[in-house]
Amino acid sequence: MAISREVVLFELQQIAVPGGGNLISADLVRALTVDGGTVRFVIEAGDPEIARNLAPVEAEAQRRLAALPGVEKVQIVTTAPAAPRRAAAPAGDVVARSGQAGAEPPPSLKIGRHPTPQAGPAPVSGVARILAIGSGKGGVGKSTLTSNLAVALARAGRRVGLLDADIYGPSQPRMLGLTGQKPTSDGQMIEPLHAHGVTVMSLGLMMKEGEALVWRGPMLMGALQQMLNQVKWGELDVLLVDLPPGTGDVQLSLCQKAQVTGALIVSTPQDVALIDARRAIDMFNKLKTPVLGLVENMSTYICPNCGHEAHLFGHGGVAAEAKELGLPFLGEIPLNLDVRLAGDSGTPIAATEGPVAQAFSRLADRLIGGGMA
Ligand SMILES: Nc1ncnc2c1ncn2[C@@H]1O[C@H](COP(=O)(O)OP(=O)(O)OP(=O)(O)O)[C@@H](O)[C@H]1O
Repeated sequence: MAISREVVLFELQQIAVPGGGNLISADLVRALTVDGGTVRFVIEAGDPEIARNLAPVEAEAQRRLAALPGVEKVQIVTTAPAAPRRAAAPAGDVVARSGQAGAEPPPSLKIGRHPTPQAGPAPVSGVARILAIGSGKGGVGKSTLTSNLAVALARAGRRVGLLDADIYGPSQPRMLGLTGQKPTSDGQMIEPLHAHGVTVMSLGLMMKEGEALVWRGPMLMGALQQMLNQVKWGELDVLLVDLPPGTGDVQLSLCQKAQVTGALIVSTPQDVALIDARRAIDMFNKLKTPVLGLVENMSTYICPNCGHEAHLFGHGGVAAEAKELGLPFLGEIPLNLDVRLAGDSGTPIAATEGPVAQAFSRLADRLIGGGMA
């Protein structure tokens, strides 16, 4: 028998917290979801020291909930802003074009807020599929792959959106030639940007510099929710979400708030990157988000001068790993200087002609053929 939310709340009310009261009366629990036998929530502390003091509370909640009949898994994250919480929530600027208010007050367009309560992962209006692009390790080319795949899918005739949720290093505006452009708003909804046939929104475009560093679980969750539901995505066949590297709050928030069709994992063939990729796969499994397949980036290197083929980071490691894990291997993208130069110039190489553009086009066809995009 599945556990009910009420039983979980009752149990959390039995857990005393330092300073008096219990987890619920002290208003420390955020984003509680009860999904079958899985209970997930965030304990939000006012600052890192309080968070440290809450460690025994988290452990007790874990123990008590795990002991309840019907509970199979308990996932608790304790978070705190890096600096003491400020009086006003951090907010990014949206350029309001008209800003007129109707009878209903407009939704807040300040990005970064506490999440709106939601029963479970929800679809995004008009969006047929959401694909999360993840990696265990930074710098393996996840953002490069996302922008190029988006362009390749658009060239193949799909209606594609790209949400840059890599808040710690948002690079999509640069890679897609949108640097300096600001999304606009009609006072109700945010108008996304467009580049190379792709509808684009970046959390980075909405934040003041350095803001991401003080955001933790609930604020990120709220911001991501806004990016999904307060942006005019229009009708899309697929929305690609460029995640930060690793296994953190953004991944957790996305999979809890949105009905994610599945995740693609990007890795280089190196052992060390693969170990991290395994962690990312494990996280998506825990979040019940299907891993649709693995992509090898920075695969073969062909010397532009002599044509010699070299394997700087090894070769075939990701295909072998996919086989071992029983996951599809979706394709490989060569290491090629032009990929970086194209990304730096704002025109992804997938928007051009040549062997690398063809590699992205093959990857796009594979996803479309498999019903993933
Ligand atoms: N196939 C490739 N060939 C050559 N350069 C590449 C390739 N893929 C990515 N790069 C370059 O590697 C660097 C890192 O790529 P990128 O920013 O896409 O990685 P990432 O995994 O998104 O990193 P992070 O998550 O840390 O931001 C960039 O300079 C990019 O241009």
